[in-house]
Amino acid sequence: MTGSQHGRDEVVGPQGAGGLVVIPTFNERDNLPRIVERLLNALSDIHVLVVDDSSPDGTGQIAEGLAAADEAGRIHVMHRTVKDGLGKAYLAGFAWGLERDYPVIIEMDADGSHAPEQLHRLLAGINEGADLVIGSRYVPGGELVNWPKRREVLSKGANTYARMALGSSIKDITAGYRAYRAPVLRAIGLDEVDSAGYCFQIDLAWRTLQHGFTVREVPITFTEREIGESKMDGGVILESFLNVARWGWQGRTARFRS
Ligand SMILES: Nc1nc2c(ncn2[C@@H]2O[C@H](COP(=O)(O)OP(=O)(O)O[C@H]3O[C@H](CO)[C@@H](O)[C@H](O)[C@@H]3O)[C@@H](O)[C@H]2O)c(=O)[nH]1
Repeated sequence: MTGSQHGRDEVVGPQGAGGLVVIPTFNERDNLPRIVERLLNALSDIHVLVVDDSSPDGTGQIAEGLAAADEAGRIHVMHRTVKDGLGKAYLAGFAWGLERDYPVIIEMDADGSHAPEQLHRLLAGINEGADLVIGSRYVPGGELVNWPKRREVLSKGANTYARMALGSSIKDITAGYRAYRAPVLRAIGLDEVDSAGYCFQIDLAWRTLQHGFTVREVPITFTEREIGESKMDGGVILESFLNVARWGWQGRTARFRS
C-alpha cells in the first residue's frame, strides 16, 4: 500500500525528526505489516517499537520478521510475557524509548485506526512548541469513519465525563494517537501510573496538564479497523470511570486545601 492510497495530505510535513512510534499489539498479525509499511512510507526516518504481549496469533514473530527485513534498522520489537493492558504496554515502550533518548515518542494503534499519513500533523504541533499533541476526533476537521454508533456514544460520553470531572478542556482526552515531547514523559511520574487499560490515555493527558505542559489537539480521521477485534471490555470502562472520579475528587480536594 502506498501513502497516496490512504490520502496522505498534500502538505509535506516535518519528517520523523528522530521520533519513535510505539505500537502496542495483541493479536494483530494481519494488521501489523500494513501499518508498519504505511508508516515508513509516510515518514522514512521514523523508528518503530512494537510492544507485543505474547500474542497467541504470532504477531510477535511477524514483528521480528519485519525488523529483520528492514535494512535501515528502524523497526524494534519488545516481547512481554503477559497481556496486562494497553497502558502497561505503553509504559514499557516509553521506558525503552527514553533510555535511548528519542526526542519525541508517539502512540499509535496497530489496526489502521490512526492514519500514518496524518502523523506529520502531530509532529508539526510538536515542532511549533506543544509538549503533547493529541490527534483529535472531536475538534473541527476531525472525523470518525465506520465507527459503530455504540463506540461513538461511549467515547463521546467518556470525554464529556472526563472534561466535567477533571475540569479540562481537551475534547478528545481518550484518544490514542498522540505525540509526546520526551521531557514530558520524564517529568510526569510514569512510575506512579497504575492505569492498566485505556484510561491510561486520560491519566497521561491529565498528568501532562497538571505539570504545566502545553497540550494541543490537531484534527485526525479515526477509521474503524477492518481486520481483527477491539480489546475494549467492561473492565476497561469501569477502570476509566472509577479513576477519573478519583482524580477529579483529588483535584477538588487539593484546590480546597490551598
Ligand atoms: N501489547 C498490548 N497491546 C494491546 C493491549 N490491548 C490492546 N492493545 C493494542 O492496542 C491497540 C488499540 O487497541 P484496540 O482494542 O484496537 O483499541 P480500540 O478499541 O480501537 O480503542 C481505540 O480507541 C480508544 C478510545 O478512543 C483509545 O483509548 C484507544 O487507545 C484506541 O485508540 C491495538 O494495536 C491493540 O492490539 C494489551 O493488553 N497489550
